[in-house]
Amino acid sequence: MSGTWTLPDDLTLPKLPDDHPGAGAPIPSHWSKCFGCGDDQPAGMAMQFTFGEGLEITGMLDVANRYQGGPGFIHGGILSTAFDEAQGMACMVLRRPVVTGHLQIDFAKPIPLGSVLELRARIDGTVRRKVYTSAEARIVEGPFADPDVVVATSRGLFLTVGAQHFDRAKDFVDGIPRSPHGTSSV
Ligand SMILES: CCCCC/C=C\C/C=C\C/C=C\C/C=C\CCCC(=O)SCCNC(=O)CCNC(=O)[C@H](O)C(C)(C)COP(=O)(O)OP(=O)(O)OC[C@H]1O[C@@H](n2cnc3c(N)ncnc32)[C@H](O)[C@@H]1OP(=O)(O)O
Repeated sequence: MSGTWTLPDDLTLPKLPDDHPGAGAPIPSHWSKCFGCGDDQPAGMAMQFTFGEGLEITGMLDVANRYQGGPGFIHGGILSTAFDEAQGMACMVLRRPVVTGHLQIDFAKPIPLGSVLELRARIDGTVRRKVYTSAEARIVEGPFADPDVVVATSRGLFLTVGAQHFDRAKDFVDGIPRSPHGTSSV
């Protein structure tokens, strides 16, 4: 990582829940309409997640043609979304909703379309409502596949929130059909 990121001294590590299903168990989508992981989101990324050892989780992303930025390569915003989703999913063990407060990505290597990306993400520790997370991505299938090469890294601060955080937008989950830009219901 080349970015600046300092973990606080008073971090505590959360305890795994007693009923944690163990490494390899699938992690359900946190919301069916989520762009990152929802199965009721046709335009979404359909990322799949499994629990790992301890506080780590693994996410998989197929780099589809529609995720293109520069010719033949993934768009940086899509990769950022994948990290956001993976690091958010790593917070699942807290059993409380979280939202992203801050996310920073290092794009270390170009990632071609057709890659299968593996993202490993974890909680590094918590301070009050703040959840410090990190993740790395590797290409595990596709033209540039090499499981020993980290192609991008991410650090992120998530905040636990109450259900009321989402209540304000609950009427908009299917968009606003009369959006002046005609896009919000898609
Ligand atoms: C997508 C929704 C997920 C819904 C899930 C529901 C249940 C599922 C359960 C678990 C989740 C599982 C998976 C999630 C998967 C994917 C996640 C995608 C997540 C997203 O994609 S989500 C969209 C983008 N996200 C937002 O839309 C947030 C907009 N934003 C706000 O809503 C507020 O901004 C908020 C709530 C972040 C904070 O507001 P607030 O009023 O609650 O807290 P406050 O400001 O008092 O800060 C308290 C302490 O955090 C420090 N702090 C705050 N922000 C900081 C920053 N940026 N940098 C450094 N420190 C920061 C302060 O310095 C203070 O620190 P200290 O305690 O030391 O004083």
